[in-house]
Amino acid sequence: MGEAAGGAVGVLVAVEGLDGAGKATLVAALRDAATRRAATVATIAFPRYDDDVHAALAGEALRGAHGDTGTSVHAMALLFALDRRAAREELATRRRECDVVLVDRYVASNAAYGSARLHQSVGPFAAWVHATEIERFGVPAPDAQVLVRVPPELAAQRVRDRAAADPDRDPDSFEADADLQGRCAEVYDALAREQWLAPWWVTENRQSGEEALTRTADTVLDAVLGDAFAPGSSVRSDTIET
Ligand SMILES: Nc1ncnc2c1ncn2[C@@H]1O[C@H](COP(=O)(O)OP(=O)(O)OP(=O)(O)O)[C@@H](O)[C@H]1O
Ligand SMILES: Cc1cn([C@H]2C[C@H](O)[C@@H](COP(=O)(O)O)O2)c(=O)[nH]c1=O
Repeated sequence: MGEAAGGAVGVLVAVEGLDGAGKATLVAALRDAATRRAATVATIAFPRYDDDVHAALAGEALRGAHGDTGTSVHAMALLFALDRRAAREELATRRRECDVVLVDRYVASNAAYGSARLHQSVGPFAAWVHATEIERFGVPAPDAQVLVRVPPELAAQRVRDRAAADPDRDPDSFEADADLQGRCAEVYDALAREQWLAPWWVTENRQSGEEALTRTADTVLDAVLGDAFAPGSSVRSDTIET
C-alpha cells in the first residue's frame, strides 16, 4: 500500500485501457467519489505531454515526427518510460499528501501497447518493461490497476466521435490502427488475468450514464480505501459488472 505519512493513505491507482475506452471519464468519477467521502485525491495523466520532454517527443512521434522513432517499439516505450521516471518525485509527493493518487495510464500501458505491436501476449516485452521501469528506473508499482474494458470497435467509435467534435483530438497512429487496438485489448485481458505488476480490477464500460460510472467508482474506492484502512490486508482482484 502507499506511503502512509502525515495521515495520508497514498494509495496509487492506475486506470488502464484502450484509446477511447473511457479512462479519463472513470478517473473523473473516481475523483468525485473520493471527494464525496472526504478522501484527498490527486490525478496525473500519462503521457505528460505538456510537462515532460520525453512525453512531448513521444506525442510528436505518434504523429509522424522524429524520423523512424514512431516505428520503433522500444524507442517509443523508452520515451514513455522516461516520462514516468521523471515523475517519480511528483508521485512520491502526491502519495505523501493525498489518500488516493489516480494515474490515467501507467506502466501497464507500455506493456500492453508494446506487446501488441510486437504480436506478443504477456511475454518478453512485458518482462522488459518491468525490468526497465520498475527494477532499473525505480518507477513505483501501483497498488491497484483498473482495466476499463470495452470492445475495441466501441472504443474506436468513441475516438472518432471525439475527433469529429474536437479537431485537436484527431486520431494518432496508435488510435488509427484498428488491428493494433484489437491485439492490445487481448494483451490487457491477459495482463489483468495474470495480475501483472499489481492487483487488477476489471470494469466494463459499455453503458452510458452517470449511474454505472458512479457505481464502478464507489466499488473501486470501497476496495482500495477500505483495505488501505485495514492494515495487513491487500487489494483484491475482481470483476465489476456495470
Ligand atoms: N460509458 C460511456 N458511454 C458513452 N460515452 C462514453 C462513455 N465513457 C466515455 N465516453 C466518451 O468516450 C470518449 C472517450 O472517453 P475518455 O476520454 O474517457 O477515454 P480515454 O480512455 O481516456 O481515451 P484516450 O486514452 O484516447 O485519451 C469521450 O468522448 C467520452 O465522453
Ligand atoms: C502512457 C503510455 C501510452 N502509450 C500509448 C497509448 C496511446 O495509444 C498513446 C498515447 O496515449 P494517450 O493516452 O492516447 O495520450 O501511447 C504507450 O504505448 N505506453 C505508455 O506508457
